[in-house]
Amino acid sequence: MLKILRESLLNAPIVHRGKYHYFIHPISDGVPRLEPELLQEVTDHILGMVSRDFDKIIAIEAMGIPLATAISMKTGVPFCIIRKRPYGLEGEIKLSQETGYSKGELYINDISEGDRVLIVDDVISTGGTLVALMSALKGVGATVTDTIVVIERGDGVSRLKEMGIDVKTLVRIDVTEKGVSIEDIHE
Ligand SMILES: O=P(O)(O)OC[C@H]1O[C@H](OP(=O)(O)OP(=O)(O)O)[C@H](O)[C@@H]1O
Ligand SMILES: Nc1nc2[nH]cnc2c(=O)[nH]1
Repeated sequence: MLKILRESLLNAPIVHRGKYHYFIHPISDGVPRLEPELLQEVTDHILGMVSRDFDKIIAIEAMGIPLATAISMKTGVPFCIIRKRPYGLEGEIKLSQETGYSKGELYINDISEGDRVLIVDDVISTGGTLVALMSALKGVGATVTDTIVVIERGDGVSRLKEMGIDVKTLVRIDVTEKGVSIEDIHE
């Protein structure tokens, strides 16, 4: 169904970051407010799409966090946040994140060999974030049971598919200066 997700995306405002048409949405920005019914709808749908054999949930700061929190509460599985600042803990892994409009560093803590992790995020655009994350997790020896992203735009999903990385998404959108259109939505 994803009725609320569909409606809210079609009404999402657009701002221009350079040439990049950036849509603003509660799931991807926490702006406008994120109504619990939307979070419920999206996380219930995610749980219907993934296998349950994960023992950690991984969220990328910032907007992966509400999704991971809701999934953690529903499943009782803990979640780790990949942060944008270092902690300097033993074993901390640093990786660089490049998206369609920003560059930065990401830091992984408390993921170790043998962990079975569910990766959840709000948006995939170029796929740059997930490409970096996947190689870092492989390096640690963690197993990714599913990678699920709510909103897909751009060629990131097909780029990762070519690399043998399967990313599941709930909705594929197109963004122009006129606004958001829905290309495909998971039923
Ligand atoms: O597919 P990509 O081109 O890598 O873009 C996707 C990334 O962009 C956003 O992160 P960002 O850090 O920009 O925003 P956030 O802190 O609001 O999550 C989003 O949360 C994804 O992590
Ligand atoms: N909210 C939001 N997050 C993004 N992450 C990558 N592209 C976008 C975008 O257009 N909007």
